[in-house]
Amino acid sequence: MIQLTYSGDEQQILNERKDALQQIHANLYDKKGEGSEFLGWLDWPSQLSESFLNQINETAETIRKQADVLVVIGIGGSYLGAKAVIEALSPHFSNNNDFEVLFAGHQVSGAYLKELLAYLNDKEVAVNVISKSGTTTEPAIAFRFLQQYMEERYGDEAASRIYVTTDEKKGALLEVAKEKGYDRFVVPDDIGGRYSVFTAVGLLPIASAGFSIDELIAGAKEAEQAYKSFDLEQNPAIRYAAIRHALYQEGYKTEVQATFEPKMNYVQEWWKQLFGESEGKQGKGIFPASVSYTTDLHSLGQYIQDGERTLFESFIVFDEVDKDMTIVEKDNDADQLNYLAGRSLQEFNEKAYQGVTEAHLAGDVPQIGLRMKKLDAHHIGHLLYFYMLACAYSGYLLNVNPFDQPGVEDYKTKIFELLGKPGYA
Ligand SMILES: O=P(O)(O)OC[C@H]1O[C@](O)(CO)[C@@H](O)[C@@H]1O
Repeated sequence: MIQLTYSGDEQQILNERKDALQQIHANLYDKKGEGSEFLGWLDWPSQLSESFLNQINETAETIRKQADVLVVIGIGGSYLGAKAVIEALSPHFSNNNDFEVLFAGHQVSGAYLKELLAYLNDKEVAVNVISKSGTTTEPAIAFRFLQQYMEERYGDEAASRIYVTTDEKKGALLEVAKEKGYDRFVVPDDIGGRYSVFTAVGLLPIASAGFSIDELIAGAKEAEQAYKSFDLEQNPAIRYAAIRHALYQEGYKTEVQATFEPKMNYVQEWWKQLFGESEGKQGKGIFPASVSYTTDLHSLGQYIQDGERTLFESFIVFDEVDKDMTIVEKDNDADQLNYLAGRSLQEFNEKAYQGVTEAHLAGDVPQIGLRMKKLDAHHIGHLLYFYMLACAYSGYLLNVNPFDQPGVEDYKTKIFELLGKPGYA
């Protein structure tokens, strides 16, 4: 369960929005309202069958047997969920012989691809190419290179090392997969990219990395059940959405999500896409930004404390850490740290959290806290579902459709025109 704290008058915020929130709640669970054709994620964790999870786990096992490296090709929602969970659960420093999940197709850097292909040369490789539409340019370009690499290296065997996750019925990637006979996984029609982490999009790479998708889904399911009811005081997903909305209306237009745990940095990136693509439309929306503390206290900290007053902060903190260190006493206190002797680094970060929130609040940066027990697969599953649900409430409070992304097409059209793609004058 997530414990939410807020520095302002939460009761008033909830009272003022009670009717609107109740309507959103009814629309969501009756699957009505704008964008309701993309609500498949809402009860997805509890609908997931054991046989589907087994299928993913078995494929992941095959991949781990046939390869040392899985290259996951995708962009936006087709890579951020997997990247977020894998980074959150992986050790900071891997052993040379650990199975690796690497990513491609999330930009178009020649240096990145060239160095990736060179890196793969002395390793056994499998590829999972992920695109819901099956037509996104960046991953399609990366796959063209990776496919050629795999075919040159493995010949006919390449087909058994390439896994495709895409729409069931349409898209260029589907046609390629059918033609080559690649193993296929489906992105459900009613689940958009940024809400897809609990589908094969996220689960196959996460299971291949060696993490328990059963625990991840158990956490998501727990959140699905816990945050279903319209009990305003007890529902942190609704409360978080309501507080953000109130702050936005007061002129706080940027949310800075903060964490003291560097393993959470890609959860922050995932969160930015989720909220940015869901809310940023029709001239509206909170800009989602992120900081990693205490690192960024020494860079962006000055601005947050003292710059333009349009920011609010939301922290993700954990009660427990699985690895910690205690600062030792030294006879010679030359570095003047003996006052910290006997204290753990987790204790330091707890005090840092308290100190930073007090200082920033005094600098007129409203503070939201989201506290969880610990960082593991179960709690990450819970947290990601929490954010997806909160995002739906938040988008509807702004009167936008939280499930489309019409604005993303504009840059694509411009690029296609410049590159002379057929059909683009
Ligand atoms: O899975 P696809 O269709 O390749 O899309 C990737 C990403 O691109 C976007 O459509 C934006 O262009 C995101 O919404 C999506 O997550």
